[in-house]
Amino acid sequence: MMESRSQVRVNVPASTANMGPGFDTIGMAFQLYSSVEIAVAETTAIELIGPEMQGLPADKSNLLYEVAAGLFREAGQSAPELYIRAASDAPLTRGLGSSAAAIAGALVAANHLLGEPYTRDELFRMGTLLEGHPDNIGASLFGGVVVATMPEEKHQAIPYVRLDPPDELKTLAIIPDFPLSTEKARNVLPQMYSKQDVIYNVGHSSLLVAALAQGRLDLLSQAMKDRMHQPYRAELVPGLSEILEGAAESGALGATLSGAGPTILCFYQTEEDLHNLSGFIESVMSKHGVSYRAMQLKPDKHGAQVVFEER
Ligand SMILES: Nc1ncnc2c1ncn2[C@@H]1O[C@H](COP(=O)(O)OP(=O)(O)OP(=O)(O)O)[C@@H](O)[C@H]1O
Ligand SMILES: N[C@@H](CCO)C(=O)O
Repeated sequence: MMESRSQVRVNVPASTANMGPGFDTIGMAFQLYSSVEIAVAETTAIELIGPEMQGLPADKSNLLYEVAAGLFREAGQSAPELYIRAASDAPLTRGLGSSAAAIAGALVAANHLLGEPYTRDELFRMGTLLEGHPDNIGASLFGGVVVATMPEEKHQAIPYVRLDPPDELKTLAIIPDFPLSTEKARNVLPQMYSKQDVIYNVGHSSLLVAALAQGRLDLLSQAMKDRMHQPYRAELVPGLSEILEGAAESGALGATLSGAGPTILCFYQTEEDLHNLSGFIESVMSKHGVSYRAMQLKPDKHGAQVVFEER
């Protein structure tokens, strides 16, 4: 059995990325969690709990092991044998940042076992290099809304600003019953964009950040419009175009594809809006024959948290 030199458990929030125009730049964390428990052991063993984790490898090719062992090596130690136990309330490959949550959780847990040699900002840089973009990783590590971009050089810190999301912002997540890998959803994007589309997205993304910072929920519907990825990803997500076009009329403050999809988010304020939106979503999705589940989500403001440790 495992040698219990030390162990730690970390809870990590799921997240959305882009929020429309802020492609690879804006992330927001939700009160929907995955957990990872890691202990140094004599032999590596990986326990994956619950239906969301089915099909993931339970050996050293598991993302959690690779990331945690990588941090040990980065800290100058040999790759350890690890006992890992992982569970997730958030679905995988649905656009709710599961890979970023896994990376963030493994980094925070391994860093804790190592005696905290790295700051959260340093873990953010490492996680971003692993994930390729900082949006979901930032939200999972810090909670709230994180606006970030890639640094010029790999060794540089990730430039970011964290905002508290407006308290009144509620989210209806429509999670289709099919997976869509980020890789597939990135492959449909064009290599080049027109000047008009670039100006359009810079304007909307800037407006969105300012609106979130000042709690201007009245601006979200306009500010969340995008020409960079959603129009191209619509072919992969039945119903997306209609929901983006019609959600505001049914009470949404704004609507967006979550990350690389296929989850679609509608932001709202009142129970009446939720009721109207739910009916609208059901009519669109049933027209397309897409089965889905709907979840009401609240923003997480804390990010990845160590919830248990034993030394
Ligand atoms: N807890 C976990 N343990 C190991 N691997 C995981 C875990 N969570 C996610 N992954 C890996 O990440 C993959 C999903 O990543 P992907 O980027 O395609 O989707 P996502 O992160 O859920 O969505 P998005 O990036 O669009 O928000 C899974 O197929 C799996 O390989
Ligand atoms: N910003 C990323 C999020 C998915 O990891 C994308 O939309 O492709």
